[in-house]
Formats: sequence, C-alpha cells, structure tokens
Amino acid sequence: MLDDWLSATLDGGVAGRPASGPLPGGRYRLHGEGILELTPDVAASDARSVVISAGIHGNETAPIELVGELLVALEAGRLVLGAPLLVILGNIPSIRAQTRFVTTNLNRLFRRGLDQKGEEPERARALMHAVDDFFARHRHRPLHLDLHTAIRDSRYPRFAVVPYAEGEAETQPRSAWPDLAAAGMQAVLLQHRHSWTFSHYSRHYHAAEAYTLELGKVRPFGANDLDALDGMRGWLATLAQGVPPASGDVADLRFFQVAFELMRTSDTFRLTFAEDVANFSEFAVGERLAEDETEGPFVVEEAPLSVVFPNAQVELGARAALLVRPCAVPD
Ligand SMILES: O=C(O)CCC(=O)N[C@@H](CCC(=O)O)C(=O)O
Ligand SMILES: [Zn+2]
Repeated sequence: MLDDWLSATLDGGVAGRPASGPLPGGRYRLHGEGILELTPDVAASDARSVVISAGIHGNETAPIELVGELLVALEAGRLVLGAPLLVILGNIPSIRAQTRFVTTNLNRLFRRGLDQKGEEPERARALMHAVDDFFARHRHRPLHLDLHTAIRDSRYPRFAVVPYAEGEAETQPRSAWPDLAAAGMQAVLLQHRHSWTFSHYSRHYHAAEAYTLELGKVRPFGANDLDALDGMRGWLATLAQGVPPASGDVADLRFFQVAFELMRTSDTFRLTFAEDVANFSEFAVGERLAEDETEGPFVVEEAPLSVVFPNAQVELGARAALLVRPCAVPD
C-alpha cells in the first residue's frame, strides 16, 4: 500500500483501498487525500512527532520522490517504524498539472481564521486541521519538515528557511544546527517576520521545530539528482525509526538573516537583474534591485544585500524577493 501511495494518490486511485492497515513496526492510516499517518507499535526512545510535507508547490518534485523512497523502505521493512509520522502530499491538483499552484500560492495561506474561498484555501484548511490533530495527539519534540525545491540556481543549493517566532516558539533545540548540517544543508536563512507558510504554521501555533527545506532546483519527475540528497534521506530515515540522527559540523553552515522583503505592490514592479541570477547573489551598496512606479526604486543601502527567491511574476501583494545579510550562528 505505502509503496505506491504517492502515485495512486496522484492517479486518483486510492479510493476503494483500505484506509488503514499494518506495516513493519506499526500501522498506517489515511486521514484524507494525500494525508497519511504512520503510528509505531512502540515508539523508540529517541522518537519525535514528525510532520513531513512535500508538494506544497506542485512542480517541486524532488521532495516527492524522496518521500516516496522513504515509504517504500518502510513498507519493505528496510526501515522499521519507530516514531509517529504525518506524511502530507500538499497541492495535489498542482502536482498533477506540474505547476507551482493552480489559483493561488498555497504556501501563503496557513493562518487560522483564513476565510478565502477556492481550492487552495480549502486545502490549506484541511492541512492545518490534519497538523492540529496530529500534534494534539503527538506532542513529543514536535518537528515539521516542509520540503521544497527552488526556482533558481543557488550559491547554496540546499538550505533551510527558519520561520519567524516569538515567545514559547522562539527557542531552537540545541540539536537544530548539527541536525541541519548532517542533513546536507549548506545555509540557514532566518526569517524576520511572520510569513504564514506551512512551516511557520507549525512553529507559530504548535511551538514545533519547523523548517522550509530547499533541496535543490525545480525539475520534473525523473530528472532530479537524489544522490545530492543523501544527507536528507539519512535524516528522514533516522526520524522514521526514532533513532538519534547524525550530528554535522555547524561550521559547514552559512547563516543569513532576512533584512527586507520586497513586495510586488503594483503591475509596474520589476526586478532589475537577470532571470539567471542565482539565489544568494550579492549586490553592492548603491545598486538598484527593483523598480516600481508607485513605490519607487529599491536601492541597496548601508551594507551589501543578497537576494533569495527573486520572482517578479508573483501575485500582486505577494513577496517578490527576500533580501538577506550574513549573520552569526544564533544561540
Ligand atoms: O524559488 C523560489 O522562488 C521559491 C521556492 C519556494 O517555494 N520557497 C518557499 C519558501 C517558504 C519560506 O519562506 O519559508 C516559498 O516561497 O513558499
Ligand atoms: Zn516551494
């Protein structure tokens, strides 16, 4: 069942199959389309409560392939389930269409009280409900890994975005940076304000350790280099088994803090640099990064800024780029 759950979900072929059943070390239960919970018979001593999501953007296929490998290994008993896992396939219609989204960007909708109508808002509500229900029943060292790939090339192809948090949710566990380094991340980007992404949802509302993980560049199914994701594959395997993860060298990570968010507030907004400028490319003081007839130009001031996720084609009112600066390793 698990070994073809992803493809059956995408083909619309899960209806008629049992909604629950055994697997080595535990049981699976389908809570809805693309929402699968795995429960161990006995939680291992290092078990955490883990949400793993992929396909929140439909054309980001490497994470879906990686999660597929994990499920195949669990079904075959090569990995024995030792921790509660909630596995989510995010935006199913957009995965089928191989597009980032169908109507609106799902990864901006994870906010309680969301009252928008439409397919993606409905999906956001279903996923928020699934996460609420899972973390209400499994509270032990909650972790959410929301797996993505980026549109552009990147100076650091694999990097973690840490959602903004305040209060109880702000504390990062001591293992956070060594875990990310061992998972093959090359950089860590600290958000400066609330952003209503899926990983932000788990951190903000559930005080979970949560990351958006960028795992290379957007490519179609079958064209991904999964060998480059060995570290990530290893982390998912240890989490599923509830055993301690490998510990990496924090010196291998570069840390960045978001300084500004460029928003597309009018039709005239444009970025001044080329489409092939990679994520984390740096711009010197005095350089003009964006132009907008209403807002005026955005010019780098005080210290150089690097661009991450630049995209002038986003919806009006949406983020068109993050502008970031290197920072020290946070405590
Ligand atoms: O490459 C891009 O421009 C976008 C890649 C992507 O989907 N990134 C996430 C980051 C979410 C976050 O800020 O935590 C997104 O834009 O939703
Ligand atoms: Zn994405």
